Amino acid sequence: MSVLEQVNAPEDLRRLKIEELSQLAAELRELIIETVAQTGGHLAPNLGVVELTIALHRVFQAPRDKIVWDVGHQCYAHKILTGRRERFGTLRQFGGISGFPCRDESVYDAFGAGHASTSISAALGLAKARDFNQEDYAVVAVIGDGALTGGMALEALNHAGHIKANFIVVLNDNEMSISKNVGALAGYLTRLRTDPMYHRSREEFEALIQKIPAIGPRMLRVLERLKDSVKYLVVPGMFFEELGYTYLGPVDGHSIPALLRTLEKAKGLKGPVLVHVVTRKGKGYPPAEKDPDTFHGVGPFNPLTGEVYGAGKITYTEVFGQTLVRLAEEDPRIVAITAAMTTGTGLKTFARRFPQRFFDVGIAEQHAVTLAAGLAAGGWRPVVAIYSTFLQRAYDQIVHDVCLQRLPVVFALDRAGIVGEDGATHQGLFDIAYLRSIPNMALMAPMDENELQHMLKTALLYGGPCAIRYPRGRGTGCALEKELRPLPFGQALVLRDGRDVSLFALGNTVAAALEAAERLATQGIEAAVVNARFVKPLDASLLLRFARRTRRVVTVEEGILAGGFGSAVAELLMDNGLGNVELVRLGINDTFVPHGAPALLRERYGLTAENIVAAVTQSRRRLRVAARKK
Ligand SMILES: Cc1ncc(C[n+]2csc(CCOP(=O)(O)OP(=O)(O)O)c2C)c(N)n1
Ligand SMILES: CC(=O)[C@@H](O)[C@H](O)COP(=O)(O)O
Ligand SMILES: [Mg+2]
Repeated sequence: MSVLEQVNAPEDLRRLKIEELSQLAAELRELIIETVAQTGGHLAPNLGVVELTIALHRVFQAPRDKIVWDVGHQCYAHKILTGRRERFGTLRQFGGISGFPCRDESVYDAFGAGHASTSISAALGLAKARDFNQEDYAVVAVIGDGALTGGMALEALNHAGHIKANFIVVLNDNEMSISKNVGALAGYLTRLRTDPMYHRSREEFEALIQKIPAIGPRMLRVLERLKDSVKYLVVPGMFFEELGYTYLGPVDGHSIPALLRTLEKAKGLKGPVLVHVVTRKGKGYPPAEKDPDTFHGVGPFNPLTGEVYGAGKITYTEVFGQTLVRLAEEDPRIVAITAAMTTGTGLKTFARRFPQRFFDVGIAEQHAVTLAAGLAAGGWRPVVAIYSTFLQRAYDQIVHDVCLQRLPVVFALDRAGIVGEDGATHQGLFDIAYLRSIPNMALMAPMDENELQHMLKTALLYGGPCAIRYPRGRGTGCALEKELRPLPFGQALVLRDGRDVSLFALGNTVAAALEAAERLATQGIEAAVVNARFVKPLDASLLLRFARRTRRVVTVEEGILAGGFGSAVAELLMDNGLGNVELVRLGINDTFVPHGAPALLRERYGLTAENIVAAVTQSRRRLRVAARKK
C-alpha cells in the first residue's frame, strides 16, 4: 500500500513516520498531475504547496483548527488528505468535487473561496468568533503573494494587527501571481527572501546583537528606540512587525522539517503571527516550473510531455486583445488596465507593444476602475479588462467614480456568462443586472467574434462609460471583417423575420436562437430572431414593433434573470402598455450555477436551442417563466 493510500483523514497523516512524509509529498504530486492532466485545473499553484499542506495538517488539527485558503485554487492536496482521495478524479466535473474549498463539500473546508484576498478577513472573523464562544482552536489563513496585493487582504492585515488577534497568516511567496507578481510589496518580499541581512529571524538577530561584548544589550535598547530608522534597516520582516505581527521566516516551503518547526513555533505564540514561506510554483513538474503562467490554470494536457490540448478556433479573448492593439495603434490616448490577469484577458501583446500605456495593478479591481476613471478625467481612453465575476468587487467605483461623472471608461468584461469548471465563484452571471441599473452606463454583448471587434471600436467612440460582455473560450469561428466599423449605437439587428413568435437573444445565445428558429420552422412556427446587441440602451422601437406584431416573445441571456436583459424587455413591454404580450424569459433563475462542462450546464440551465423550442411550444400553453430552478 502506498503512503498516500494510508491517509484517509489528517489523523492518519499525523501517525506517519517523519521519514514517510517526503514519499507522501511525491505521491500527492503524482496524483495531482495525473488527475489535472485529465480534468484540467490549477496545476502549478497546487504543486507548489504540497509540503506546506502536509505540514499544516501535521501541526494543526483540522477540522477543529481552521485552515482558510485564499482563492482556494491551491487546495487539491488539502482535499486529498481530508477524505476526498477516492473522489479526486471527479475534480471540477458536474456533480464531482469542486476545484475550490466549499463548506457544503466538507467540514475540513473552513471557508469557501474562489476570489482572491478574502482569507485574512475570514480567518480573523473565525478567530474572533472562537474568542466570543470561549472556544480554543487555531485559525490559519494561507495567502499567496499575489493575493496579498488585494486591497481586502491589506485592510484585514491592518485591522488584525491593530486588535492583536490570535491567529496565524501563512504567506506563500512564490514571486508569482498568475503572471509575475507586481508591486512594491512584492519587491519588499524579494528583499526579505534574498538579502542575507534580512535572512534570519528577529530572535536570531536580537541574540546576535546581545552577544556583542559589553555593548550588545545597550545597542539593542538603542535600536529599540531608533525604531523608525536603523531598526527598520536590519530587523527581518519589519513591515509586518510594525503592523503588529510576529514575523517568522523566510522558511523553505519545500522542506517539511523546516515547515514543521516553524509552524509549531507559530502555534505556540500569542497575537498575530505571520509565517513567510518561500515556494516554487509548479514544483516537481518541469513543464509547470518552466511555464507557471500556462500551468496556473490549464485544460487537459499530456502529462508526459506537458503539451496542452485544444488549440483551434480563436477565442473571444484573443479577438479583444488583437483588436485593442489595432485601435491603440490609431489612437495614442488608449491605455489598457488589468487586475493581475494579463494573459487571461488577452493583454499580453498590448503589454509588449505599449509598455508605457499598460498597467497591471495586481489583484486590485477597485483600484483598477478608479485609476481608469482618473485617466479618463485626464483625457485618456482607458480600457479596463476584468472578468465579469471579478468586477463585482468594484461596484462602487463603477457607480461613484465612473458613471456619476460620465467618464469614458470602457469595461471589457471577459468570462461573461457560463464559464464552466471553475464553478459558482467564477460564473459571470450578474454583470447585466448590476450594470444595467447604473445611470449613464451603456452595455453591449456581441453575438460572435466579428461583432466583438466592432463593439470595441463602438465603445471607444462613445463618449461615456460603456461595457462589453463576452464569453470565455472559443467563438463561433466566424470570419473577422478586416475593417473595424462602429455599430449604430443602441440598435438591435434583425437576423430572421417571423410572425408567430419573437426570439430576442443576447450575445452568445443568438446562435441557439437561430438554431431554435430553424427547428420551429419545421413545426410550422415562424420565429423572428433579433440580436439585441445592446442591453442598454435597449432598441425600444424595434423590440416593441416585434412584440406588437407577434404578441409572443422569448428572451434569452446567459445571466441571472432578476434584473437582466429579459427583465429590461419586461419593463419595456409594461411601460408601453404591452403587459398582455406573452413573455418567456430564459436565463438563470435565482440560483448559483455549480462547476461542470459549459455545454452540460447550458443544457441543465435551459439555455440551448432545444430549451428555446420548448419555451415557445410551452408558451402556447401560456407558461410564463420557463427558466427552471435547479
Ligand atoms: C478578485 C480576484 N481577482 C482575480 C482573480 C484571479 N486569480 C486567481 S489566482 C490569482 C493569482 C494569485 O496569486 P497568489 O495568491 O500568489 O497564488 P499562487 O497562484 O501564486 O499560488 C489571480 C489573479 C481572483 N481569483 N480573484
Ligand atoms: C483561480 C482563478 O480565479 C483563476 O485562476 C481562474 O480560474 C482563471 O480562469 P480562466 O481559466 O478562465 O482564465
Ligand atoms: Mg504567488
